[in-house]
Amino acid sequence: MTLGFGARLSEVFEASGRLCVGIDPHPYLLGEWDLADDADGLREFGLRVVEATAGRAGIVKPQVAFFERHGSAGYAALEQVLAAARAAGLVVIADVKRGDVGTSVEAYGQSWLTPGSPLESDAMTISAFQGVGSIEAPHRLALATGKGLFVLAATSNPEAAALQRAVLDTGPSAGKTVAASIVGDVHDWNFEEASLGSTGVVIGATVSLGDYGIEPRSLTATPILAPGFGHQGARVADARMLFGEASANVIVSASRSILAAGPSGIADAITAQSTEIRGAFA
Ligand SMILES: O=C(O)c1cc(=O)[nH]c(=O)n1[C@@H]1O[C@H](COP(=O)(O)O)[C@@H](O)[C@H]1O
Repeated sequence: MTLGFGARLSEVFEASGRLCVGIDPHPYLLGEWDLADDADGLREFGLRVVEATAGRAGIVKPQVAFFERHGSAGYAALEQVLAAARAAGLVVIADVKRGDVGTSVEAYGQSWLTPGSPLESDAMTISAFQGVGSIEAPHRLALATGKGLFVLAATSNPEAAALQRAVLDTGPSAGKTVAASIVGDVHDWNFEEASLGSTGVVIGATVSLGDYGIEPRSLTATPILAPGFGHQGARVADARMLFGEASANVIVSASRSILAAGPSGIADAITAQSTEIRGAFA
């Protein structure tokens, strides 16, 4: 039987910790790394981050937008980075933030989650702002293939608050915020799995759960991808307080604050960040 994504994630937490190293090849970082802002530069950058992460952390999250800037050559580079990361045994979360309805979103799911597909990853970020029911097809595919989804719920960017804290006035989640209703629907999916669920949510470490009406106990079966640490201001030391009884499920995601260490310093930066996280979650 295929191991569910949540069960695999629990094993990775145990063996390698909860740090997720973001692979975000910003043009300015490529310059600092002495690499060109072209497909070859991105490939080299991604492969070096994978090499530095293997053995020091368990999860990477390539930001697909930077690869997409270079069209098909960028995608070819991304395919190599994804394959190298998976071959190194890392959990790969493709940060694609896709979302649509029906057969369109089903095709997005197939692109990133089908075993053997060129862009195969272990999980993808996805938007359910067209309704959580709209992502049912990728959800079914993920469960069947041992893959995962991370559904945007309370994102780290400040301009999202007005929309994601808005209160629903219709449907079974009436009275809840948009973010809390997504968290609740995902919880219902995960509750049916024996282990940690395979559908995660994205909750920025820059937000306060209470402001979004999200109860930590509604997250106890759900992996939480938490970006916002480092460059966006959230502190690892505060993470346990932020997520309360759901802390055990938190993936601490950081990109620029680690990548800024450059090619010669990144391995030490990953080790230092992992050590800080282990201390903060002990
Ligand atoms: O889904 C994400 O990873 C994500 C969600 C969110 O709410 N906020 C957020 O910053 N992200 C991503 O996380 C990464 C954050 O990068 P740093 O701020 O450099 O650590 C970027 O790739 C963002 O696109």
